[in-house]
Amino acid sequence: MTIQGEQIIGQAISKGGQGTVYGIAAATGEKLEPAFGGASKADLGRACALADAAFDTYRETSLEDRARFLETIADEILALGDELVERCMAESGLPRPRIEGERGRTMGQLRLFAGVLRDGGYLDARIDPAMPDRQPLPRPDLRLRNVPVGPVAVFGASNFPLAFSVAGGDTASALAAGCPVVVKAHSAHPGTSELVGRAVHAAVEKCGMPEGTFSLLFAAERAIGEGLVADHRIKAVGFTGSRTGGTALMKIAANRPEPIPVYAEMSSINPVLLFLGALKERGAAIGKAFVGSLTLGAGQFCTNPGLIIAVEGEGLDAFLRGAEEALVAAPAAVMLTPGICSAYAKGVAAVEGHASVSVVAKGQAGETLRGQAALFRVSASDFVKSAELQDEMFGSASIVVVCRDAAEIKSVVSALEGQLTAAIHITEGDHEAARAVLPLLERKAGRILVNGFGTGVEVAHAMVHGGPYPSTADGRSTSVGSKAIDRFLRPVCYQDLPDGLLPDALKDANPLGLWRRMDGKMTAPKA
Ligand SMILES: NC(=O)C1=CN([C@@H]2O[C@H](COP(=O)(O)OP(=O)(O)OC[C@H]3O[C@@H](n4cnc5c(N)ncnc54)[C@H](O)[C@@H]3O)[C@@H](O)[C@H]2O)C=CC1
Ligand SMILES: O=C(O)CCC(=O)C(=O)O
Repeated sequence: MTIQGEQIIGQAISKGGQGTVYGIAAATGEKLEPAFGGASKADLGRACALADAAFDTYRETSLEDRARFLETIADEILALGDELVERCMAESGLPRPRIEGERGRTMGQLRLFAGVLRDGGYLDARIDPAMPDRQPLPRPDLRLRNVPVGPVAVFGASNFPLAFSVAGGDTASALAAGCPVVVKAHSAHPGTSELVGRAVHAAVEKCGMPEGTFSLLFAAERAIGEGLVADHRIKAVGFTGSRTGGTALMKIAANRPEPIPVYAEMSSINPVLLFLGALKERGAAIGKAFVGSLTLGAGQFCTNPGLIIAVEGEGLDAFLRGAEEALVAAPAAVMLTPGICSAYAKGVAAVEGHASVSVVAKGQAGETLRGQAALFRVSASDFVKSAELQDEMFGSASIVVVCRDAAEIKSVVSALEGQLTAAIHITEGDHEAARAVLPLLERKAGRILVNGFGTGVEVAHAMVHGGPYPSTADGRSTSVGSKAIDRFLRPVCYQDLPDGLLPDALKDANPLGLWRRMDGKMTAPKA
């Protein structure tokens, strides 16, 4: 398959005529051919109209047909072969094993949602049978199932060109829910986006899904992304990116005549608390492992450990020595885009220039377009006075907050904004101290982990990749794992509908063979 620079609007694949977008080789800054045509407002309107027109047909496709559709997308992505891997490496600067791994994860996510559909539990079918003789009033027959919200807009992420982009977790969960998807490609990887978009398009055709189930737009101007969120036919938004971008889209969505939810994953610095027993037992080893997580993917993970919190003493000194030793050997790493690289350098310079901050160590300096790792330290009392030190430095940089005692640890955690993850490093002897901060961590983060770091999110049923603002726009949700489908569903209650008018999920005969909550009790389908 050759990259043509073309957008996909329903069945039509053609070049947009509103400006151009070029892919950029992350390592060199060179333009990559071809030019991608930007969408016009008319293109945007057509994609949204087709998505709206497709909605009622697409959402009524059977669970099995939608599951096969998702699996076909995964097969079509794999069939793109090395062309996808090479283009993605060039555009992102990420190495082959990472891109191949991310491709596997993307296919795995699509297959996970195929399983979710076959299971049917996401429909949350509930039946409270009528009680005509109840006193003082009879109860009507009440039945509930989840239905999809409508067409969904997805903004591809720069830092996960496959797993959080065109056919990434947002798209997979929305399509699984029964929502048509309009993707706004990230200009950091247009070639990758087109290839994956063509794979989804091929799957739409092979599986006989309605035109408008999927569209992919490139945008040479902000107005297209803004217009997508503002379009009345769009009913929810999935986004991964900056806090500025995410909150701008949240405002647009909230100011619509019909406001809609924006599921934006934005900034997080992922605090790591080091307890005394763990520091004493293995301070240097934790320091080394921390640098491994910090520098993974040039630090361009929203789960990157950007804040270490610990009580001063020999254990913390050992941690700092271990981290310093590993960090000074860390090579400068190619970053995703020139813009992200310069934003990182600016963020690091601001922290380095902060009056209360000192440098612990820096990684190796590199050529242009490469990020240099860095570790800073600050006292707890200065940290809580300096909200700006909580700004995400999107790259391999972190700050150690040095506390005098456990009470200061609590005051630092209390001062934190919402986070995707919080990690604690402990031994058995630290359990009591850890128990004392766990309720506070639950208030701050969507995932709490022990003796590890948050990078490398498992795609699973019990995963939460979300958290209170500003880590996400809505801390009641996750963008990774099977629960991500909930973002694109809403419950409908059917009162006193005759069996013939009920959806299959709620018919007396249970033709879908679902587990259902009958009068409050989970009930197995009859064999
Ligand atoms: N925490 C995280 O997960 C991530 C954070 N970032 C942060 O964001 C910075 C920029 O990276 P990007 O990926 O380009 O994020 P971004 O937020 O600038 O852009 C993400 C997407 O949203 C669109 N967008 C942004 N603002 C918009 C607006 N006002 N109206 C319409 N569309 C808009 C962009 O065109 C792009 O498609 C990074 O330097 C980093 O600081 C980036 C990626 C992930
Ligand atoms: O660590 C991961 O696997 C996911 C991280 C993520 O969602 C992000 O960096 O945007």
